[in-house]
Amino acid sequence: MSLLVVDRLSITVPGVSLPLVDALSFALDAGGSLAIVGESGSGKSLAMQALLGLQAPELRVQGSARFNGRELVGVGEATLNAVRGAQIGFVFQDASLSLNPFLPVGLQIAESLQVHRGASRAAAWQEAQRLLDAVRVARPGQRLAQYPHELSGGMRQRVMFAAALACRPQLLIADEPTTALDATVQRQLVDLLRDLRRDFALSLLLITHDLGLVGELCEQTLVLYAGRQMEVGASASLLRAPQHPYTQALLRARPSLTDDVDTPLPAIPGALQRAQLDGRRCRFIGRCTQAMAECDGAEPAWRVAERSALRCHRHTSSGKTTSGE
Ligand SMILES: Nc1ncnc2c1ncn2[C@@H]1O[C@H](COP(=O)(O)OP(=O)(O)OP(=O)(O)O)[C@@H](O)[C@H]1O
Repeated sequence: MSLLVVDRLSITVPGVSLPLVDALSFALDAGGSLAIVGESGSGKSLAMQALLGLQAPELRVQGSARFNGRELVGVGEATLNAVRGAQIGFVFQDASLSLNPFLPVGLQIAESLQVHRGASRAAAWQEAQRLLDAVRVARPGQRLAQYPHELSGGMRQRVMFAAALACRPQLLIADEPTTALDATVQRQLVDLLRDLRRDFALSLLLITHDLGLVGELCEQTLVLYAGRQMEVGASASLLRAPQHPYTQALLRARPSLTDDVDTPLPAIPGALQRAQLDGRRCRFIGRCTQAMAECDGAEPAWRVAERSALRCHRHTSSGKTTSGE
């Protein structure tokens, strides 16, 4: 059964015709996991913020996102507050921006238990200690009273996980949860996240530009380019045999573990031209090594093909058009 159904979610700046996120659609089953990948600026974070009603106030959000059948788009703060933090937990890239520097971390974990579950201060404090233990923070009893600046970056991120999971949410949204950390700590957090999914029976929506994480943590992957979904499929298949030229380019641009530290990070050649987002051609046309004449005539329709669903003229004959875009 679908836990989250996102249908034509679009985010625009009033007065600007090109949406920042353009008709994003996907479904996530209870217990399932989906990674949203794409280059910087593709709209990954904006889309997740909009699901939680946390987008900047000047942005306009349209479409639908139903969580357990309950609409999240265009609803009031009371509805969002009942879901956010309680049924959907979230962790962002930089814990130092999310944690309050003036409050001990124990209070920050306990807070949502008091607000959402009506737990007493003492019970919430005890549960906070159990949660810190669950996210493998050593000496959790002592850590509770510490302030964020007294903890390492990796430890702060674990505190964020503990706070996000306090109310036993069904869904965790994690936006680049390991990006700001060094490789060893990243590895530990990826292992932790995998174990937390199992132990807390979590569905996971992971935003990342790190394709290495995708295969490890998510069964499904959605590829976003300039606000538009280009390909969706099983992660294993997408990583092994990507169909869309953009997914292929993303995979080629993956840094290798054997690269020397001085090797410049690989990138997809070319840059997005805003003029190519007019809906009359494929958005990836200016950077695609496989572009054909048709690609300049119309934006490809969303098609369900053999290995994945995608938006590419090269695959127009191999699948069937769907309205699921
Ligand atoms: N309030 C805003 N007003 C106008 N444009 C915005 C606003 N917020 C974000 N954008 C633009 O929307 C686009 C998508 O931003 P978003 O942060 O979702 O990208 P992203 O894919 O998460 O990239 P990154 O990995 O760098 O965070 C960017 O071009 C960004 O500049």
